[in-house]
Amino acid sequence: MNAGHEFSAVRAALPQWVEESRKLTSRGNVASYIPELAKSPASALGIHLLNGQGEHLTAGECGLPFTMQSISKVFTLILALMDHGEATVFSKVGKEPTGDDFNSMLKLELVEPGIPFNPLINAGAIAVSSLIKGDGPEEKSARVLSFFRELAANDKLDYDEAVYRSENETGHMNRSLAYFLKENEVLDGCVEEVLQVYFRHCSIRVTCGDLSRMALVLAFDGQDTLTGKTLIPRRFVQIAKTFMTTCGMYNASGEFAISVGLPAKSGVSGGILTLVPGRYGIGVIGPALNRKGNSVAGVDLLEKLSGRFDWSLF
Ligand SMILES: NC(=O)CC[C@H](N)C(=O)O
Repeated sequence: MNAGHEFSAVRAALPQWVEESRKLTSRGNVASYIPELAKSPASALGIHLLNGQGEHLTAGECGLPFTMQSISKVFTLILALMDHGEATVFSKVGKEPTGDDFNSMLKLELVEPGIPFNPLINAGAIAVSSLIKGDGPEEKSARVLSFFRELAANDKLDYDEAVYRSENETGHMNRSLAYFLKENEVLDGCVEEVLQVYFRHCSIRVTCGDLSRMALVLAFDGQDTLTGKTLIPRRFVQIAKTFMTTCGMYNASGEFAISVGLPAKSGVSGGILTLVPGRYGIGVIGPALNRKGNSVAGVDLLEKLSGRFDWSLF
């Protein structure tokens, strides 16, 4: 199918598929371990798909704002790589999937040296947050926010203060991971300051449109095709997409690779950022999560799209 035909076919199919997938939201639950996230609308489902010419398709509640949560980890990894290069980053964090829950401590104690398995689990992303350059947590967070604004081409991106506070007050598991990393000399500096940077980037508020624009940069190897600017070196996009494929959907990444076959990253807010290389950036929101912590309806919708239009990379 040529690109124009496919775009029209996606346009024609999307509204009905969103309504079909939405039915699955009753089988999931919104995250409540960050109390503020429990207020998310459980039956929402929205999608925004953007191509390299800037044409977009939307369906469902695509304008719903939500926090990036774990999706942000892809881009803080990229910023840390741009700040320090591969050798330094991969001295603090590994390259392998865990098969465990995203906030698990288990493997930190089982391996030598006790560095986190990969940058997309919480322990790994906290280690990455400690690598962001800047004079103190405010400056580091400001650098992250301005990088995200540039990628999303949206100067208005900002924090959801209520979600930030909610996670900061209740993030005991992340605190224990961070202190463990400090003990293992993976984290430099003050643990509370590193956590501030981590909780801040998780709380950046976006819509599906913002995610699709950020994903489009990855789909085109670091180029913003709409401005002609190179925003990320190709090598770092390659690293990010590899982690998204092997670890991006937590311990359901293998299943997702089989059923959808695209690099993707999900967050506990119910967002999913994914891309079809050289073609589309895609943002999805569906706050009701399955048992592995991924948007139950969002995954179903992506399965429909990838299956019908043969998007799997494999
Ligand atoms: N899976 C997620 O989206 C986790 C991010 C969340 N901020 C946490 O640390 O628990």
